[in-house]
Order: sequence, then structure tokens, then C-alpha cells
Amino acid sequence: MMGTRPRSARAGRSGVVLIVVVVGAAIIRAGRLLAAQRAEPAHLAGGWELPGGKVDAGESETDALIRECYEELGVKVRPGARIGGDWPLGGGDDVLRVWTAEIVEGEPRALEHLALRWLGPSELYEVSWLPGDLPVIDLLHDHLR
Ligand SMILES: Nc1nc2c([nH]c(=O)n2[C@H]2C[C@H](O)[C@@H](COP(=O)(O)OP(=O)(O)OP(=O)(O)O)O2)c(=O)[nH]1
Repeated sequence: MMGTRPRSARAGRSGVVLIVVVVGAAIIRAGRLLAAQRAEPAHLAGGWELPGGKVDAGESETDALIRECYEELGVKVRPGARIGGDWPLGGGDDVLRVWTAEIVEGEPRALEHLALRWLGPSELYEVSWLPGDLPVIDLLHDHLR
């Protein structure tokens, strides 16, 4: 969530499309999905998301997923299957790319989030997901049943 590392966006001259790739981890355990409540920035605070964040320049997407889960949750994860393709974020060219992920070490803690919740299929829509996440959550709903 935090940091000042260079990003993988293609910045620069006019005509070049800027794309920020955000990776998200669908951590599912015993039929429940791990949801995380954002602490910042102010306009997103309180919204719920999949743990993850922006891919750094030169970093693979799955390495970014592993890094973000360690930074945000204090756990080591192993990425699994990709869930869908590019999920559009916020009306621009930014996209969310989601993988299932298995925790191989540690127990998740909210190191950068306000709260964490393990949501079963009947609880999945009890939290206010960030708008861009809703189509992904619909798809993940099928994985939980
Ligand atoms: N991690 C994550 N971000 C999401 C999801 N859905 C969604 O719209 N976003 C948005 C929120 C943010 O605008 C952006 C991710 O930014 P971030 O702040 O988490 O990224 P980062 O960890 O690399 O942090 P930073 O250095 O830019 O502060 O993507 C989601 O499910 N997970």
C-alpha cells in the first residue's frame, strides 16, 4: 500500500498510454475469502479490497503479489490461478489483475489495513468493496461454493 518505488506505468511523451497494473490476491481458506479494509487515501479509506498493490518497475506481477502480501499481511503466499483478465479500475487505463493465493507461512495481520475479514459465500457482500472489485467478487463467489 505504501512506498515510493518506481512503478511499471509507461510514462512519458504524448500518445503513450499510461497503464498502472494493480495485483490482487484472492486468498481463500476453508471456503472463505480474505478481505482487507483500506486505511488510506481518504477517498478510499473504509472500502474493502483484495490485498495487493501496484507492480514495481522490473518486477513480475506474481512477485509483486508475494511482496504486497508480505508487506500488508505479514504472510508468505504462493500464487495460484489467475482469476479473469484485466479488471478495469476507476475509468482510466489502470487495471486490476487477480490471482488466487495460498498462505504458506504466517497468519494474516492488518499491518497496513484497518481490518481484515474472512468472508464466507453468504457474507461476501456484507462489506463495501471498492467499485472496481465487484465483478471480481462476483466471480470469486463461484469459487467459494
Ligand atoms: N490492492 C488493491 N488495490 C485496489 C483494489 N481495487 C482497487 O480499485 N484498487 C485500487 C486502490 C488503489 O487506487 C490502487 C492500488 O494502490 P495501492 O495504494 O494499494 O498500491 P501500492 O500498495 O503499490 O501503494 P502506493 O505506493 O501507490 O501507495 O488500486 C484491490 O482489490 N486491491
